[in-house]
Amino acid sequence: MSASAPSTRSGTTVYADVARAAEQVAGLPLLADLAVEYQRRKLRSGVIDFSDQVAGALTIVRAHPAVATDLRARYPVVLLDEYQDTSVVQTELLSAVFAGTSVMAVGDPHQSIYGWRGASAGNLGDFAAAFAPAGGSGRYSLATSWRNSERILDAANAVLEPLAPRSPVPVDQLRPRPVAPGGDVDIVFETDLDAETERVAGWFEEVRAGRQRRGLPTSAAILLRSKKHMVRFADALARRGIPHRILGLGGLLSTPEVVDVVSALRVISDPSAGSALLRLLGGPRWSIGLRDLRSLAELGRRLARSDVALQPLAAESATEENASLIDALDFFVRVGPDHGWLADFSDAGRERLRDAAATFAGLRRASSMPIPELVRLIEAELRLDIELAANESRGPARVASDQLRAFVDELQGFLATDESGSLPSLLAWLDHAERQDEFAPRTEPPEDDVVQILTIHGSKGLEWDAVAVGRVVADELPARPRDKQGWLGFGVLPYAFRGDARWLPQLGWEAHVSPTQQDLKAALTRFAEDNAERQREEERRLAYVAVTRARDALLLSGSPWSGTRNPRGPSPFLREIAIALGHELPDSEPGENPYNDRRQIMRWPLDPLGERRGRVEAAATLVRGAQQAAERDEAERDLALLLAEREERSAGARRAAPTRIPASRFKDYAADYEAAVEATLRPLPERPYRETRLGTRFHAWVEQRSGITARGPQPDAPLWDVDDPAEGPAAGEGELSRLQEIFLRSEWADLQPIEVETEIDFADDRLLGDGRPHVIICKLDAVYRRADRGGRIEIVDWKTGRPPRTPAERAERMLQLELYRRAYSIRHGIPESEIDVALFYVADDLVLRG
Ligand SMILES: Nc1ncnc2c1ncn2[C@@H]1O[C@H](COP(=O)(O)OP(=O)(O)OP(=O)(O)O)[C@@H](O)[C@H]1O
Repeated sequence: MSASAPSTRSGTTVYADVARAAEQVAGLPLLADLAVEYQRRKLRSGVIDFSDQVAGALTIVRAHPAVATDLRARYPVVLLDEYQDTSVVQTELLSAVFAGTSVMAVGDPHQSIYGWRGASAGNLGDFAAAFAPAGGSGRYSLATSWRNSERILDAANAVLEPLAPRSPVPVDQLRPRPVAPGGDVDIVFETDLDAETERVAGWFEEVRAGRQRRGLPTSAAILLRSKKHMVRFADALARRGIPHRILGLGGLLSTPEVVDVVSALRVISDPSAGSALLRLLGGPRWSIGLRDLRSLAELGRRLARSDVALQPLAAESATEENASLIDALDFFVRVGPDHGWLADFSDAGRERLRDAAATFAGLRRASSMPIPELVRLIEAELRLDIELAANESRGPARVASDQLRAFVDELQGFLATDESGSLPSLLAWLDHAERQDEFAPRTEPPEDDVVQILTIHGSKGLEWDAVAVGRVVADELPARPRDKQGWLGFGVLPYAFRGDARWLPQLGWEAHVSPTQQDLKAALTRFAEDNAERQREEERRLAYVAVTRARDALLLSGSPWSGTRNPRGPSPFLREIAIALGHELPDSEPGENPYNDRRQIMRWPLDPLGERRGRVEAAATLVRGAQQAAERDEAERDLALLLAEREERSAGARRAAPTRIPASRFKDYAADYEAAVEATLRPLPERPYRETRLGTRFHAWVEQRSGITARGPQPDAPLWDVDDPAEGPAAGEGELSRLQEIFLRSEWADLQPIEVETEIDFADDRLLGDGRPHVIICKLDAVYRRADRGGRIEIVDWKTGRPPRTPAERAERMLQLELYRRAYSIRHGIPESEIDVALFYVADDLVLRG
């Protein structure tokens, strides 16, 4: 294709639009050369990207018919799901292999939400031609919704209506299943984002309570068009103590504690990560003020102008470009506090910066640790664990630490697939994921009584009992069309070269279509409008996907003020649904921007306690009083142990068993001390995703059933500690319900525990005989007071793995329970002889008693 440049003859005025378009297209030859070079480089380095995989497979299948023959023999019947999301080249590959065999494609053109990256619902209309070229294909309609209650379907159909005439294949309106429940659809439009998130959290509280009264658990989700406000919704749930989880790295990476951890990782790994360092220095841990930060920057410049002996560098090699805040901070550990170059700092600032410098130096020494361990160390050093446990506005400790735990799970997922597992590769992946992750469908199953927070794109194919779709406001859902230029944007492949060209907007740029500049200008305007319309339709389909995720209860929420300069009115989708359901239309009159005033009273660095200061200080006074009253001996001993552990950690070396040992690991140290220490120093590759594990899900279910909240984790408990990492396969729904059935037949089914998932630690100097004091961490699954046994205490541990096979194994497992017995006895002053212990191997319906 060639586009001749507009005439530059004097006397001819080139329309601005036309000139701009020509300028963009003029870059294409250069970009084409770059693409060829990119291809060459990939070949030379022996790497391929995702599109190469599909294109390469197609090349192979076409060149070697035996490959297709083999695949057809192996898969005589094929089902292609989510067919509206396949790209043209994927369809070509699939039809090259399977055309003419038994193939069924299932898809819904109204759920096509990946058009912007080449997926094409148009494929649906061409299915028969691609897979049954000789004829003999049929079409079936799936118009009964077995998922949604009636009102929800009404809402879905209202959003869908304008799309129906333009569908590439005819689709019937969704019908409710026979005897479908009515269901609930609520619409709220609040004054601002804070009120909106509060209202959404309140709605979940009500829905959950209502269902609980009927004996039903509630799977739930908040779906958002973008990840921007996820944390605000999460915070509102936390304030009410509602368990929740942000799915996907994109959202997690904006959670404050995760940002802190990632900033620390950057500071450790990259000497130029000055802005990450600034965040941490200006944050609650060190609260360095502006003046001292300025002095730090000046110190960095001074160091850049000096050699290692702090003598001025020759003028030509002295460059301030390399000035680094991190080098400046390191200077604090190199020199004494009285060094002349530190004279500009305030006394308090100098002290805190020395502390920060020592902390980061320690972390850097520890940077060769496995990354999850390093994260744990950072969490302790920044005192995030304590903050999360103590900050009442984040909800109970357990809920508050959820996001950090979910983040560590994501890291484990990456580390399981990355060969090097190095810090720089992890950070590069995080940068990439932050941009990409928003759109990938999530694989986590819905969890009972947890509100998952995710993007609408991520919700594809999933369903929950209760769903709130947040931010249903103009310019958010639907998002404003991002790109009206189409292939006239810089670096975009002209549509004519794309496989899906015939379903994309056409630009009549050729001379025979648009002979005059006037014609071309009109064509450009039409093209821009077509591109915008295409995106608006996709937003509508996105809204449809969101609404149809709800089984029973649906809430649509919005508010005009969320920090933008101009208010945003209710989304057209919100209005259409309100009209269809006979709801009152939300009041679209925005009040005053409530965030205007708040902007003026910000001071930096922020008071980390903010509005909570009074309450926290009062609580601190109470704690201090209680500490003084407590037995001095004990307090001091615990403190000494913790300090000893901290010292060891910062020395970066651990030759002996750690001070704190989980009861479940105690047997390893008792059996082979050296080997267990060695294993701590060189941990094996990590276990797979935590949340999908059967054991975790079963424990959560039992806990939820008991109706009492767990007392863990303690502030300093490791976030991802599991009782028995080698235990349990990945969770399938079937396996989980089998375990639940067995539990419901067990002697504990009808008993009410007095404690669940509780952590008790006790200290002992002689347990391991290594001459060192140890704290044993005991995580008790459940404690009962057995009325049927004369009121004796019984501690039970639920096991989802296999039971012990040999007497030695049995003794090992019982040792853990002996430690629990001891812990409980010390904590509650009940003699050990009055406490029973039991292991329940649920899958085998086997009870072992100690
Ligand atoms: N014939 C049926 N009888 C009862 N329940 C059914 C039936 N078919 C499907 N369901 C239930 O209806 C719900 C939706 O089914 P499914 O997820 O297969 O739909 P889908 O068409 O893939 O949905 P979507 O594409 O919107 O994600 C599920 O809970 C499923 O168990």
